[in-house]
Amino acid sequence: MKAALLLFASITNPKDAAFHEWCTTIGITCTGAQVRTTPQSVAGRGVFSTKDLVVGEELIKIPYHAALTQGNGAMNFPSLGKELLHLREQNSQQQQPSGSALRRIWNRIRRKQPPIAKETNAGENAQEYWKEELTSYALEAIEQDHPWSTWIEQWQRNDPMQTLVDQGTWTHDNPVYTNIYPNGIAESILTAVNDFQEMAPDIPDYKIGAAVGIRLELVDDYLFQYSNKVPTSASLFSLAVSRAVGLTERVTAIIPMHDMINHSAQSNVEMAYNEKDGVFGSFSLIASVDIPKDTELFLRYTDVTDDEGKWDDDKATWLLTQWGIPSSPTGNTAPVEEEHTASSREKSVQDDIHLPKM
Ligand SMILES: C[S@@+](CC[C@H](N)C(=O)[O-])C[C@H]1O[C@@H](n2cnc3c(N)ncnc32)[C@H](O)[C@@H]1O
Repeated sequence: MKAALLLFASITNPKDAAFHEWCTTIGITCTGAQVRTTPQSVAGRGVFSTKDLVVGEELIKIPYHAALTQGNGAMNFPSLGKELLHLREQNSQQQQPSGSALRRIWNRIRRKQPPIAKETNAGENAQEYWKEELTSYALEAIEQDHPWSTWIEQWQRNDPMQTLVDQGTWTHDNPVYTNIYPNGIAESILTAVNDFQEMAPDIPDYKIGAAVGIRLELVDDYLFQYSNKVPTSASLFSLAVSRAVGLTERVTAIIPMHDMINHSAQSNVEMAYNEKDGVFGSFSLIASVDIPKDTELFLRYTDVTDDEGKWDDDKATWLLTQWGIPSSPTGNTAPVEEEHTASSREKSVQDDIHLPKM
C-alpha cells in the first residue's frame, strides 16, 4: 500500500493517477513501469520504466480477468452477451457481400500480413465479430459505470483516421457532411488522405486512399449491422481496433497497461502469458533488453519490412492507417535481436501476437 501511494505521488497527471489507482484495484501490478502523459512520449502518453530493468525482468503483470475479451465481456454483461450472440448468428447466416473493388485490392495487400485469427472461446464465428462485440461491451461498461469504465474512458488516438471517424463526415446522410467532389469523394476523406501523406510522404497516396476507403466501409458495415440493436459507436470502434491484440487464433483482447504502450520498430518489451490447459492466467510484460530508468517502453505492433528486410510500403500503409504511425525507408531498421527470457511456465506470444486488422 505504501509503495502504491509512493507511485501515485510521483504521477503528476490526474488521469494517469486515476488509471494507476484503478490498476491496483483490479489487480494489475506495475513493479517497474508507469503511464505518463508527457511530451517525452512519442505519442504524448506512453509507458515508462520507473527503475533500471534488466533483460528478462517482469515489469507489469495483468490478471486475465482485467482484459476485455469477448468471454470476459459476456461474463460481466450476460444479457448483452446474449444479444450479441443472437446478432452473430443472424449475421453469419446472411450472405456476406463480396466486397468492393477497393476491398478486394486491399485483401491482396493484406495477404502479405500474418493470417487473421479465426475463432474465439466465445463460440462459433466469434472471432469474425470481435471488433463489433468488444466495442459494445466497452460502451456497456461506460453506460453501467462498471470499473472497466475508468480505463475505457481514457482510450485515445490522435490521427487523421480517428478524426474522420469522430467527425462522421464521410457519410452522405450526415448533416455535417462536407463538399463532395465530382468523383463522389467527400472533402473530409481527401483531407484525411492528404494529412496522412504529409505524415508519410514515401507512401503513395493511392495506397493510403485505398486503406482509408476500406476502413470507412468497415465502419459503415458495423453501424449498419449493429446500430439500434446494441450499444454502438464508430469512434469507440476505431479506438478499440487500434488497441486490440490477437492472443491466439481464438482470442482477441484489449489488455489494460499493455494497451498504453506505444510502438517502435525497436521494441524493448515483449508480452508473455501464463496459460494452463488452454486457460489464461495472467499476462506479463517483460524487458527484452536492459532498460534504464525513465525510458519509454515500446512494443512492435507490426513489422514494416519485407522478407529481405526492406521497408515495405504496403505494410507501412497498414501501420499508418491502423494506428496513425508514420514510417519511411530510412526510419525503419530491423528490430533488435531479442533473447527470450521468460520462464518455462510462460509462453512467449511475441511471435503469435498480431495486432488485429480491420
Ligand atoms: C495502443 S495505443 C498506445 C497508447 C496511446 N499512446 C494512449 O495514450 O492511449 C496506440 C495509439 O498510440 C499512438 N502511438 C503508438 N505508437 C506511436 C508512435 N510510435 N508514434 C506516434 N503515435 C503512436 C497512436 O495514436 C496509436 O493509435
